[in-house]
Amino acid sequence: MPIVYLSRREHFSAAHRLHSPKLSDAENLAIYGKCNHKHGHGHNYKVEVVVKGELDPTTGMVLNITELKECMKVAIMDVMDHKNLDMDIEYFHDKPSTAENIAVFMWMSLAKILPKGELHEIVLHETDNNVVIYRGE
Ligand SMILES: Nc1nc2c(c(=O)[nH]1)N=C([C@H](O)[C@H](O)COP(=O)(O)OP(=O)(O)OP(=O)(O)O)CN2
Ligand SMILES: [Zn+2]
Repeated sequence: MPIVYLSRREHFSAAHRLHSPKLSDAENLAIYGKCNHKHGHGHNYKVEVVVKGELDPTTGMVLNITELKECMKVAIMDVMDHKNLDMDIEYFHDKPSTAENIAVFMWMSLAKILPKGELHEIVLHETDNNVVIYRGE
């Protein structure tokens, strides 16, 4: 059967502050600069999830996009949209909410609930200019 890549995009808004508990306040400021400001800041994130799988000859689908949408709702939207990533998500209590760490968190959350196909790639746009790609490696 042909192997096809299926992708869906979602947008969400969230607040965060870049801060590592492993570093001193001075080191945090030196590394993260304005992104370490105590009041934090927000982003309108865009996330693209790519699933790889065999094309089912009967359904003509790798995975029903409706199911992918529901998985992204449960693993990403319900957890992150209009949230403070550092305070509201336990995963970020001990690590900085960089786009890299957010993409890894999304991967772990999605991989647990995807019904079909295999997670291939997560592309997270933190801003129009700042983009992270994670392939589970
Ligand atoms: N490796 C990383 N570096 C930085 C991250 C990150 O997640 N990973 N994040 C930030 C800040 O949170 C934020 O994204 C920086 O925003 P800013 O510099 O304002 O980004 P813009 O694209 O809006 O800025 P332009 O100057 O207009 O490109 C910092 N570093
Ligand atoms: Zn930021």
